Amino acid sequence: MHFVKWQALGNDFVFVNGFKEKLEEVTKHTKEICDRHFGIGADGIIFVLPSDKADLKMRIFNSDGSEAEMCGNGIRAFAKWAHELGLVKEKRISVETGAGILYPEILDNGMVRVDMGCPHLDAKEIPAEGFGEGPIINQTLANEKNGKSYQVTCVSMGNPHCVIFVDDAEAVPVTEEGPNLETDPHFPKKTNVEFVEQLSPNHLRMRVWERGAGVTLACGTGTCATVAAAILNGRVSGGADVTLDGGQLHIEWDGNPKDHIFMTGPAEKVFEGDYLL
Ligand SMILES: N[C@H](CCC[C@H](N)C(=O)O)C(=O)O
Repeated sequence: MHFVKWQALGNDFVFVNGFKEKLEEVTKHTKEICDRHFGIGADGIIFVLPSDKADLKMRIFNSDGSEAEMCGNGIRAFAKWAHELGLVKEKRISVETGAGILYPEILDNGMVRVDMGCPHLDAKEIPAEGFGEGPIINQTLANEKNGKSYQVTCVSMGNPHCVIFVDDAEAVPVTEEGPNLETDPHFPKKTNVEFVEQLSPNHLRMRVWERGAGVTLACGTGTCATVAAAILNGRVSGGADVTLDGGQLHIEWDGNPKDHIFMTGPAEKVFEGDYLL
């Protein structure tokens, strides 16, 4: 299988051209392909595929083999690779994803600005149970596994996010708290988990435990969910810069759930090769 390795703020993916490789053949081996010792090593696999609704279709599989609805870091690399392959000519393209049709645009400075669509806030859309109807903003979640309670704000960007504001992000034991919350029964489809410290009025620090991938250096959808949660909690207005382990993303949102969130950040190709299936 020919592949190209891309990374976006250290969130790294094996990209596969779905016009040339059989998706089912590849996804059977997702875990071993993503293994950082026995395989190529990545947070997941992303396929470029034909679409009858948009220029192209993106499908993303986490390193544990589970398929996710969307990947914010991945769609930035997706746009650059699709352009490089000559599959698209325009700098702004439409991509069919599990979060709907989204629009990444390659900027002159090599960054990519993505129209990420609207955040989804209703409990049913996360999906999240046990919080009642409507949005989940700064509500208490009692985690049965560790007996701890958290103040959570939940946002879906097509995929579920549980955002928790903390006084000191560096002090959070993410590898302990993350998996407990990822698999908490309040989230029937599990959830990504973001721990967020506010550094200044429009600057946040976020660390993430990703559903199906564990600790990653950055999460694009999680960063959008983080800023949406900060705005919904009156901590931020208009958008913010977010510092992740792997670098910085810029997010814009006016706080109206009917309006789209925009994310701007980098994506770089690392190497390409052939993997023996
Ligand atoms: N682990 C995520 C998918 C990858 C999202 C993340 N890498 C991003 O950049 O948005 C999930 O299962 O919802």
